[in-house]
Amino acid sequence: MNLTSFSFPYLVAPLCSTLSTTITTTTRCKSVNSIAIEGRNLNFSFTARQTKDVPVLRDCSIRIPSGQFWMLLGPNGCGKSTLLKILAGLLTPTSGTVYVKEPKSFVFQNPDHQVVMPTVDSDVAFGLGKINLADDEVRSRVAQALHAVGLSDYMKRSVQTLSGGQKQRVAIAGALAEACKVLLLDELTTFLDETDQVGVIKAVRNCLDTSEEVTALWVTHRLEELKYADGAIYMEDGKALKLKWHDWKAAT
Ligand SMILES: Nc1ncnc2c1ncn2[C@@H]1O[C@H](COP(=O)(O)OP(=O)(O)OP(=O)(O)O)[C@@H](O)[C@H]1O
Repeated sequence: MNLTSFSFPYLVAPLCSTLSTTITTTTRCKSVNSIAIEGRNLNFSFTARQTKDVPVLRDCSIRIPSGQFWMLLGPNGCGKSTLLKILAGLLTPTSGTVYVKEPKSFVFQNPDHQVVMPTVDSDVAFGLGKINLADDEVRSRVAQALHAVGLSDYMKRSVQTLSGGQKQRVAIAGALAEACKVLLLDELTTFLDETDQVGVIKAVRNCLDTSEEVTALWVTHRLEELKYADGAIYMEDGKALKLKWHDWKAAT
């Protein structure tokens, strides 16, 4: 199976209908009016000096509607992180085309790699330094972004005192403050305890529920996280597969 000709409601609809009993948000399954992320026929190999090239993506195609929260799942080593890095522009595909709405932001797995400034508000404001904004506008953006990720009360906290999940949420707030349209999130819950895992994924869900503008793609191994998503892509051996919801259990 390949996704080059798939229509996205095919994947969205089964998830929304099947999971409707566990969905608590009110704005799920927003109308689909544009595409935020698209990769077409992507191929990618890591080149190794002494050994043969390692092919990772093989004619991989995905398409994600604007304003939705999608998950990318699949076995270890199938190419999820590589695909995410290509979408982020951190790696260049050997062939194929990529479209991702701008601005976009990549959030890394390790929470300690996310934060660079001493306090929460200064870290969220950090990326705004490159834009010429009035102080009031900076304060307002930082406050709104921290509100979206549920950290309004942490504005003056030292980042050293935050949990891993709180650091991830600060990183997401930084992206939101920069009016980021696409969040590319690479296994954010891997190093987190259960409370932090739920805190981060709910923060992302809340960001999308409160803004029509933001689209998120979340790489994960955790099937239980699917209940927060509007749609999902399953990868295997460098390809994105087209699955109906009832095929998921067999595949994952
Ligand atoms: N820098 C690299 N050099 C060579 N091979 C690499 C490199 N990075 C990743 N790979 C290989 O590419 C393949 C895909 O890796 P990738 O990290 O994209 O998979 P993944 O699906 O995200 O895996 P996981 O779920 O374990 O994080 C793996 O076989 C991996 O060993």
